[in-house]
Amino acid sequence: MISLNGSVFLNNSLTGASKSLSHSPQRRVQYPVLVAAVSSNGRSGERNVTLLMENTLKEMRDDSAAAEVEPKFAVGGGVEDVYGEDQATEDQPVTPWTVSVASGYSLLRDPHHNKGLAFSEKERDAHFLRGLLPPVVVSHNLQVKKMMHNLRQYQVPLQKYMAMMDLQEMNERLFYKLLIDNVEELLPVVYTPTVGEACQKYGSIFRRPQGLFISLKEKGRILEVLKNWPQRKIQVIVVTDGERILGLGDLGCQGMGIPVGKLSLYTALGGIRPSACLPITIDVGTNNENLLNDEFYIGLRQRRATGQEYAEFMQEFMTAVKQNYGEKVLIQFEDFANHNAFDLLSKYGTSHLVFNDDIQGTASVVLAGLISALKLVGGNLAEHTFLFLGAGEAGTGIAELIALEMSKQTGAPIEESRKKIWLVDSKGLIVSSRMESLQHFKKPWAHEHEPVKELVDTVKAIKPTVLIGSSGAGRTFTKEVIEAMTSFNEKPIVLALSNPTSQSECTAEEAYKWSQGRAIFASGSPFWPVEYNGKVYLSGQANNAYIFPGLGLGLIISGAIRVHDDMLLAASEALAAEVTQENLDKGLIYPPFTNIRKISAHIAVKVAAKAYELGLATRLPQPENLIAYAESCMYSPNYRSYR
Ligand SMILES: NC(=O)C1=CN([C@@H]2O[C@H](COP(=O)(O)OP(=O)(O)OC[C@H]3O[C@@H](n4cnc5c(N)ncnc54)[C@H](OP(=O)(O)O)[C@@H]3O)[C@@H](O)[C@H]2O)C=CC1
Ligand SMILES: CC(=O)C(=O)O
Ligand SMILES: [Mg+2]
Repeated sequence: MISLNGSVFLNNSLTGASKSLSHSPQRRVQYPVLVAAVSSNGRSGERNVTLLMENTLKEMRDDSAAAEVEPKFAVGGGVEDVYGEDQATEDQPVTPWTVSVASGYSLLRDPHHNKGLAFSEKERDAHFLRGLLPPVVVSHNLQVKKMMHNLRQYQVPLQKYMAMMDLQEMNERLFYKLLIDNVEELLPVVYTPTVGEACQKYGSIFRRPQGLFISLKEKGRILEVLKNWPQRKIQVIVVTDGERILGLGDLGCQGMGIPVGKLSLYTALGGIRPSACLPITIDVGTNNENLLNDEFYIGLRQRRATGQEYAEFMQEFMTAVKQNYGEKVLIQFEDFANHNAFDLLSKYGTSHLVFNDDIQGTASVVLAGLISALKLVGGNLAEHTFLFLGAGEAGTGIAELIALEMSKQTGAPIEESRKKIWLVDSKGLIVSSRMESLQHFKKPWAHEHEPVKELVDTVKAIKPTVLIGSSGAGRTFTKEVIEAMTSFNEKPIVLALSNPTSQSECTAEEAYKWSQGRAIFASGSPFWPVEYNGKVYLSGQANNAYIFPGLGLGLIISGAIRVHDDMLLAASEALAAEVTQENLDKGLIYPPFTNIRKISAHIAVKVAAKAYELGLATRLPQPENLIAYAESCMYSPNYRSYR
């Protein structure tokens, strides 16, 4: 290869005008000039070019052999026809060379390197940008200010979302600087609640594909599909099959908004390099009739594959991921329906570095919130009684981690700790008389009690100190429910975890109003501060976004090969430790997101330390100063200077 003006030209025996291959001394077959340029950092283009070169060489050999029989073509490059396309006949295959040079026009359209108006005068000269930009040179900060100004003009959240996605596709570092510098304001745009609406309307708003779509059409070829992704060094994959998107149900292929959103938080909140993140949607069909009948739907138009067909497809996917990216790529399962989620986690938890965000990440964030909340209400976990509305991934995941922590604190067997925790599903309180018909993940929670159907009656019967909504069913914490909680608790702890906002079990305003300002409240999607009786109440966001970026960073920096429950507990403790007295005084059981990068680094340190302690870390020796190491590994969105 030779480098010229920032371009790299493949220069081997194939380059040079009308290079000929002479496999046979008798016959000579002329081939077009093959010159391919790739961007100077050798990113996506290089592998593709190499592959194309290999394929072309193979074709040449095949053609050459064919030419022994009958020379079909005699192609030579025309004037400046470096690819030999001018003279190619219709039945003659040509290679669709892509030329991408990290300079000039292409540089402006490469989101990883583009700086827009922030290119310096020197860079404009060195990279052939003169005339392609207006003359002004602006700072990164001014670009952020302008983008925020523009975003604030949009009244409709979905418009903000689309503007953010466009920016991500146009100038990645500006996107991340914007998100990091304005995290409280922009999190609800790129994440819940707006991402929910974006997924619902994904078919209509779809402009450019993000991430990898792996559908049943690719069965048997998943490894090949993974190789089409331009980046080789992937550290985190967030994968969904779109069957349980937030509390919005089956959105099929349109669930892609979720892995894309989660991974943008991995970068912005956890400092994982964007090029190391890969969003994937597995499309095995959808059972959503509206989507199946929607002419703009972008996924497979068939009902979901299930059973063996589904399992085999996932097996091929998991095997291909490990084969392509190695043992240490983190796979986060996201928004799978519970009939697959638990099985996938237990099946791959022992062979891959996997975790389920809805089961485990949510558990960790809620436990952290409870550790903080108990500082306000007093008592330890074992002295409290917990009631969940919703006994699926989030509900049973959280319940199990609480029980685990309770047992660690008291030394009691986990079966004993579980007895302090009650769950309600769509059929009512989970009790032992229902055991036979319960899904396996509910069985540990089937305690002795008479059946109770209504939530309000359950609250009155169980008298919980903590009420947690994880049902995906909005408006289920009614006035009567909150009033019942308030009748026997001085400070009822109420967590409405369901997303997006439309599915929240109650609003912050309702929680404070119906409890006469006594509730300690947090929710999965954010609520504005509430004024009640002349006092302003701030509620925290009980969302796994506090955990997965730091957890992922900790796993990566330690080179962990498996996720262990003790890492989730460590993450909870680390997050709870970030809640200040000042936060608690305001009723906040989570720290503000403004400090999230520092918080993620601290979570990462505790997770990494646990990985070393458990013998699951492979990055040896252990760095002496883990916090300094974690921080040094974190991606910064600052522009780089181009030589
Ligand atoms: N804040 C956060 O960080 C997170 C929030 N979530 C949210 O939690 C919600 C649930 O997610 P997940 O646990 O994965 O979903 P699942 O489908 O696994 O579980 C839902 C559970 O809620 C029960 N349920 C549904 N409707 C009602 C109702 N009207 N009354 C009583 N119970 C009901 C279901 O009952 P049955 O089993 O009988 O069908 C099931 O047990 C979603 O809205 C999701 O967005 C999830 C993860 C993280
Ligand atoms: C936050 C999240 O993961 C969910 O609602 O599914
Ligand atoms: Mg989720």
